[in-house]
Amino acid sequence: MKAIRVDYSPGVKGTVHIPGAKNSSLALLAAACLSDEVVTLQGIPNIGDFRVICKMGEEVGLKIERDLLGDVHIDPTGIHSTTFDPVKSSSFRTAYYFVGALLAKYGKVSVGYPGGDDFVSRPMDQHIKAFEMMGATLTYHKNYYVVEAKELTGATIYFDTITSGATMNAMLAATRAKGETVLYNAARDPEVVDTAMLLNEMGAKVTGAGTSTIRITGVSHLHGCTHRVIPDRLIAGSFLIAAGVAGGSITVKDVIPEHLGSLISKLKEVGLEIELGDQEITAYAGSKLKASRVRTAMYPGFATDLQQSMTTLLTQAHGKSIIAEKIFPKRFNHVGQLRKMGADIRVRSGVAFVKGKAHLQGAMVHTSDIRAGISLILAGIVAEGTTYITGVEHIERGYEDVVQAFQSLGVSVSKENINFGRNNDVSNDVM
Ligand SMILES: CC(=O)N[C@H]1[C@@H](OP(=O)(O)OP(=O)(O)OC[C@H]2O[C@@H](n3ccc(=O)[nH]c3=O)[C@H](O)[C@@H]2O)O[C@H](CO)[C@@H](O)[C@@H]1O
Ligand SMILES: C=C(OP(=O)(O)O)C(=O)O
Repeated sequence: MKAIRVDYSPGVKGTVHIPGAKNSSLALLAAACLSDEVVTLQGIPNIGDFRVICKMGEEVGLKIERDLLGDVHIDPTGIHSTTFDPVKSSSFRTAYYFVGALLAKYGKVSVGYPGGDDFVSRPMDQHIKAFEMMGATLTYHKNYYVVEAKELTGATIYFDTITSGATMNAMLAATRAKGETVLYNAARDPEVVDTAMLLNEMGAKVTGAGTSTIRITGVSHLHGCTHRVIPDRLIAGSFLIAAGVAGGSITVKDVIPEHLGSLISKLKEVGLEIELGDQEITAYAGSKLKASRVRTAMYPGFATDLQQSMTTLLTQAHGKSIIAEKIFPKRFNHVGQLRKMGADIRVRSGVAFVKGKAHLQGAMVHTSDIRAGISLILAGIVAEGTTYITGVEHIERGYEDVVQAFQSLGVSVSKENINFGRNNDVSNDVM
């Protein structure tokens, strides 16, 4: 079984170059299919989700090729089918963006139900509402659903809740729909803005992205372009938090500091020193971490995707911290594992109560999602002894080479094949 091994190695120092954002890339790859010509995307990370999209695309005539410079060329002109393999399309979250992107052009898309990280409840009712308001009908089968529309027409859509996924999906569907679409209560995430920018570079007419009202006037033709994906604010954020957990300093380079405003302010409250550059941020650990209150919210609030690493940080703060998870109230997969390592955390009704400072001890732990996995690596750095984290494939959905990145900061970390003995003792081979 694949595992990440982390040995006690506090005191990190170094620089990490931040790759393109996973959550933007997944939308941009689908958005490129709206074009009638080849689109080039720069900075797309070589993560698990990208590799699945390439395989899924290949089966329907969508050509996705990475050149020697790392640029990804998407050629949608050969698409001969819009029936995606349900197994592949269910192995990650955002296959539904291919519905938004292909519906107006092809009139029918069949795809597996959304997979991705499991937080118990991740509804897609707002996606469905948007498609239906634009004139689509949906039919549900055991392992896949089909969305059909003879003609997609613009609509005025009030989202019942702020959702980045449904905002982007509705934007994609509206781009080639007939007439004007207005999205109210839209998400303001940088990934929404990035997607709107690509669409406009392809010839779409989208205004207001980054605010809560987005207007899209449908067009009938879109052309090729070259676009660079924004940096991954969530990867950058977890490395800044790592400096606080492990002690020392970490610089994240090639970032957009404004995208990390709420985290930066929280890290300062907790006692870290933060230095801002033009496209870089350095976090220095303070002498003592202070307990804090965190409440996750949609952008520009504190990101739910940084809650897990923040939980690890707060196990190392002195006093009682409170973390309220407002976006996915059951997103606490990491807590049971941190408790195994000695953390004192109780969860009640979407709120984690963290008592610090905990003396963490290495353990055999498991991650079932990307961000929980990172929070466990951080815990492993300051835990006495050795920590093994299984469920590596979940981390690899969102990180290109997490082991190398932490090694470059001086962390003792490696990827190993581990085998359990009869008495649960572990033997291992470095991979
Ligand atoms: C691939 C991707 O970009 N994933 C991110 C995206 O997920 P995802 O796009 O799935 O998350 P959303 O922004 O849609 O979810 C925000 C909130 O809206 C709710 N909701 C969402 C859709 C819907 O149809 N109905 C509904 O009620 C959700 O339950 C949640 O409470 O944003 C999340 C919130 O920032 C992040 O944690 C994920 O990393
Ligand atoms: C939840 C996440 O991913 P996904 O939405 O792709 O499951 C994430 O990136 O933290």
